[in-house]
Amino acid sequence: MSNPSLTRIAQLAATITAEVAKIDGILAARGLPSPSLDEDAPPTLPDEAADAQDAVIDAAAELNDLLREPLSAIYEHGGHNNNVCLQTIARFHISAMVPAGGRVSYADLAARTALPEQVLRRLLRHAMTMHVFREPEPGMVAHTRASKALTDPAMNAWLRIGTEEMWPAAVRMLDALQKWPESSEPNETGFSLGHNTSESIYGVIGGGGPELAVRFATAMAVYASRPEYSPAFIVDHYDWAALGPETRVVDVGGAQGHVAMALARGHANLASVLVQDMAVVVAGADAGVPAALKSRIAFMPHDLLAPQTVVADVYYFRWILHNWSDKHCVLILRAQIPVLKPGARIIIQETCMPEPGAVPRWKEKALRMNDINMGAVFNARERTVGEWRDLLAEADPRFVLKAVTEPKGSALGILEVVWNGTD
Ligand SMILES: C[S@@+](CC[C@H](N)C(=O)[O-])C[C@H]1O[C@@H](n2cnc3c(N)ncnc32)[C@H](O)[C@@H]1O
Repeated sequence: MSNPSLTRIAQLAATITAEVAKIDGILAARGLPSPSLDEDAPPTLPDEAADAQDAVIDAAAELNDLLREPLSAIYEHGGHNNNVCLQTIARFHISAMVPAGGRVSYADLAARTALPEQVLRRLLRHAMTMHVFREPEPGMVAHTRASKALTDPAMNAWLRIGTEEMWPAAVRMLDALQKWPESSEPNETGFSLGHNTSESIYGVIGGGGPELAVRFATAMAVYASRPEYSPAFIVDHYDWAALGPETRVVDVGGAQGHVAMALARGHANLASVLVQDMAVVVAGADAGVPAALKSRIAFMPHDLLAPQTVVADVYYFRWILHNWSDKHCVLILRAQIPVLKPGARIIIQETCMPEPGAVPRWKEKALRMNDINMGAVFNARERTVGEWRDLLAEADPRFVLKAVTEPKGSALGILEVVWNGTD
């Protein structure tokens, strides 16, 4: 409870002091280190600290805005050149060039990237203002926690998709909206203009060869590795056991099976989890399935807009429909109908957009960033529970939204839809 006799900035400072003390207490009780930017620091706080973390981040962000001139705050929030540095780091995989626990000179990095040393130095020094790399002595580059994370090729692929594929789409989103007002098409987007193509992003990935497809699938797996997108939420917060023995699941748009594997590992009653995705994505995905799961995980090239051909008990759509406009979501849902048995489940795991101010502001901002990203790249959007309900009703009134679960800590809600049709 904030003290009304204090000024707003003093209230915020008091919140920060009190909530930081809670975080320190939780960490001390568990024998965990205090957060640090050091390259070997653990990246996340325990779940128990989540409420205090929310309070501190929101208070610190408001304090930052209050203590800045409005134009300087807007300029920083715009941050349009932050991505140049991040793109450079990702394209050349500069993190992998910096030794763990060591340092490397700007001159060395310039030689290995073939970029002019003075330009590279400026780009990396700008990244350092975001705590990506540090300069422990003049002319030398060393890791921070963030740059070290990017040494993982998967993390670098994630940053590369963000800066090479998504960023140009954002830059041209408004132009696309003016060129194609009201369009529902995935190839009339900021992405199409930004990449000078008449294809959708998936058309580009499908035709772009295995390197781009794998990079995209890898980036998706990295998203899933962030705590709030953990596959554990669908493993633990949906009652799979209630579906009975020998349950067959189709993971529609399941990429290279990272969630399917977690499901099969977590629930022995799932007799099979069939991963459907674009041919270029599922090609060779078998190789990533551990021997113990091989008999229960399979992959199949399938266009999710084409009629479903596999009879199953559950059709699981994780993070698929937010990539499509309402028009296409309706087509995708209707494409499942030919094989649906009465009582079959459609499980949709997607963001349920909050009303403004309903969740901590930094989390709301992350969700709204995703929403705009969906608009720029796909002409799609994130939806509230009411919008999900309307979408299902538009696709077919026999899709009955039975339950919505929003596990604490998860960025994605779980919508259980039951097919109320007859044989
Ligand atoms: C945002 S990713 C989600 C992947 C995975 N379900 C997850 O939660 O991490 C969307 C997936 O849809 C797949 N996809 C896009 N268009 C498709 C199509 N026409 N047919 C089949 N899969 C498609 C992509 O290849 C990608 O794997």
